[in-house]
Amino acid sequence: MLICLVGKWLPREIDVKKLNIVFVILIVICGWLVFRWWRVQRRCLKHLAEIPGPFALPLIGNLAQVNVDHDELFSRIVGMRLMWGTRDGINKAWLGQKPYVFLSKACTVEPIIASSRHVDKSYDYQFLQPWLGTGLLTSSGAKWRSRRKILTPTFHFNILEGFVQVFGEQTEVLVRKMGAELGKPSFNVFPYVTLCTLDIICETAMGQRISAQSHSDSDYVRAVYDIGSIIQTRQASLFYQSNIFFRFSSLYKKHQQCIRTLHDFSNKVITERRKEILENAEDADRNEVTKRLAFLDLLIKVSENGSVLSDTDIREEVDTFMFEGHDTTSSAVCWTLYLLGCHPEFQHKVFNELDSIFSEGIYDRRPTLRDLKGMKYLDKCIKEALRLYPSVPILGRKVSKDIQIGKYTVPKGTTALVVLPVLHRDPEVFQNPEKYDPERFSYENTIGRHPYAYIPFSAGPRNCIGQKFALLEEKVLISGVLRKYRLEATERREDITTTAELVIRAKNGLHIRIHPRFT
Ligand code: HEM
Repeated sequence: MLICLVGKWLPREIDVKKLNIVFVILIVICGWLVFRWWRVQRRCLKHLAEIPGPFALPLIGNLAQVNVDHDELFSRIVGMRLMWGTRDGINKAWLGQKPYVFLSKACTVEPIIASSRHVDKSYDYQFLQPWLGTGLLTSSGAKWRSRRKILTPTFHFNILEGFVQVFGEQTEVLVRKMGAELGKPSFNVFPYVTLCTLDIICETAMGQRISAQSHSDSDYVRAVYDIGSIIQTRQASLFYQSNIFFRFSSLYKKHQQCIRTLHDFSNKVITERRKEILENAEDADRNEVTKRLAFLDLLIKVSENGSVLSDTDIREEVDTFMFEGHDTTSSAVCWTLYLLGCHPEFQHKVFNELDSIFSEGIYDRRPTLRDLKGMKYLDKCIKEALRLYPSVPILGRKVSKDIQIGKYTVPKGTTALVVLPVLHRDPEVFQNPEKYDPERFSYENTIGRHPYAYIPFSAGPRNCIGQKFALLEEKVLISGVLRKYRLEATERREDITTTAELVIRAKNGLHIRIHPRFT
């Protein structure tokens, strides 16, 4: 009928019979495509149905169960394994039409994280893109591969050695600032440490001092804080995830303002630094000796005047370091300080280690790389804190091809989430998993442990490029605090509500009391 009607309006010379044949062929092709799509869907659904998980409603899936506050959502994700099967280390849930699998055992995590095929990040990372563009953390495919190759040498140990001085300088400020809390019953350690790690990352990434510890109300510092909070809100709220709704919300205006402040700052620093390098081209060698290099300088160097990396590419990477390199370290430092405050027996062991390292010289001097290498017990305390409270609690990957995980097939298109706090508490690997016990990381106790049972810095091709930097920084900060103060936790662990935002946090802060070690 429709064909006849259309035919009436067509020029005479077009043959309606031929048109009919074309329409029939089109309908057959469409039907075949739909059938194929349906067959794939049916196969995917069949595979997904075998994976244990909560009952999902048609269309909305488990949306009603996950549309809750960050801390509640985190508890539910962690609790899912207990509710829906601890044995296999794999569970499933549906966010609307999108299937998610949660992986929480070394043998289920390895096939995804070790693979060079499933390296693309999941959908949730897109909210970082307005700020970070497609820098190392958020990029995929060929772009990620080429960037990773370019950036790896900038984290060489010799370069990190130059940053130890910055860590030491900023730790002195931190220790001085914390002194204001002496004699007080308790304080939240998070804001102090976060401003310190922000100072450190700004100076090491961009070569810029922002003195966040002294001027926490600067536009840039505020923008870093605000954008983090907006991104978290978007990740957790279905309403804000939609670009259309987000654009019409009041949050959007603030979001755009933050992005402008952050990008203006990085652009200005890059332009000025490039100009400086050009102007000093003749005595560049002399400059390198006298001026400490930042990651930015190294990126400008490898950029080959824009042919390898444009200014926008450089900004993406510098912003990525700013984002990935301060909150993560701050969280790790705070949890270690807090846990040592809960366990005076381990804290005293760290005191003894520090006393033996610094007794030869002035106790207040800045640590050298050699001193840091000698802090073996502190190293175990940090690792154990990262086991219980991994700074990045969830890793997301797009499954780009059907993959066999244990006895289950996870179909292409699923989002795989590795839940680190659950992985790190597997009782088959870590007996009495809730207990804070640094000895789990003694040489003898790590022999034979599955390499994917403990991965706070992720593992495989997309592991953390900054992990050596982070561990050195943590040691400088924690040893700096513990050389001056004795810590006492003023809250029990059982009373702390943990929440997973961009990093793992205590919902109401981590409260400790400090006492002078020497009077
Ligand atoms: C205790 C501190 C840190 C922890 C626990 C940590 C953890 C992680 C984890 C788990 C990933 C993988 C993320 C994912 O798969 O989604 C990652 C990636 C990354 N981290 Fe870190 N990180 C820390 C500090 C740092 C620092 C200080 C820097 C930079 C100076 C940094 C830069 C990066 C970058 C650029 C990536 C992306 C790597 C890629 O995809 O190739 N991180 N980090």
